[in-house]
Amino acid sequence: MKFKSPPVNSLSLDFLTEFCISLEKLENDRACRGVILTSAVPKIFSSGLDITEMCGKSTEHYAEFWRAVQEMWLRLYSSNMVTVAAVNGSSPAGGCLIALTCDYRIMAENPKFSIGLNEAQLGIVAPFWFKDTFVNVVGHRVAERSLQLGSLHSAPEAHRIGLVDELVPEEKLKDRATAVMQQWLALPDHARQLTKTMMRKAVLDRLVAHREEDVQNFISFISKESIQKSLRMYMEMLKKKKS
Ligand SMILES: CCCC/C=C\CC(=O)SCCNC(=O)CCNC(=O)[C@H](O)C(C)(C)COP(=O)(O)OP(=O)(O)OC[C@H]1O[C@@H](n2cnc3c(N)ncnc32)[C@H](O)[C@@H]1OP(=O)(O)O
Repeated sequence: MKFKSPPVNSLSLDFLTEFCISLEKLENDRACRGVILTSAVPKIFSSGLDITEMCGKSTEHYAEFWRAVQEMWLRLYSSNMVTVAAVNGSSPAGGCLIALTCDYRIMAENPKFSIGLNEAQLGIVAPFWFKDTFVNVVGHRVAERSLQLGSLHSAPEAHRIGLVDELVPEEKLKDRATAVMQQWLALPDHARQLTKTMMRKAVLDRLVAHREEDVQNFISFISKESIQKSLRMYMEMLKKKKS
């Protein structure tokens, strides 16, 4: 599956809705046992949640948007398919979450590409299920330091801390992702799927049990004037950086 929403594959409500529909179709297709996620936009895997969806909108919009973010994560994290992220560009915040949610991550070894949960840099806080997913990949200590600092890690650093499983030259990313997929698909589906469920169930159950509370937390947090101001300033900073 190739993300193609220029300029930066930001995760808008439309993007998330289409992503979930595509995943559901693949999940229901018995002939499909695995999916490789990558980007058709040069140098960017995904720039994370679309900040404009979280700025100056109604409470109803925030609720709908956040449910779509939850739905994307629940579907991908619990997928019966083998999921491989072929990270061919930068991948901050929500983009990093997508990669973390897959079974295996391969990143192009370009030191200019960065990945991480940088929410703290925007003055916002990654919710518990982002944190849980991160901890499950890199361990508690690395996740705590990286989350508190809102670190964006260069590709080599992301590999060193275990955020990505391997680095390959960009031109070899597709072939390597295909080889990894073949390796994972060589196992009997039922054994792999049950093992995946066993490893991920507690974290998935936690969001399912607190889903509505999590939506309300998001709305009350994002609606604060101080948070809205931080997000507006961040967007301005992105625009200024260009000129
Ligand atoms: C309680 C809340 C919990 C929330 C949990 C998760 C939060 C998130 O995911 S928030 C999103 C965090 N994302 C980022 O911090 C990344 C921001 N973007 C960048 O750093 C750069 O844009 C990037 C490195 C991805 C690409 O750099 P460039 O190739 O140089 O592109 P530009 O910076 O010029 O961007 C082009 C264009 O896109 C707009 N943009 C970028 N990112 C986003 C985004 N996440 N949402 C909305 N819009 C985004 C950027 O402003 C530019 O717009 P124009 O100036 O109008 O062209």
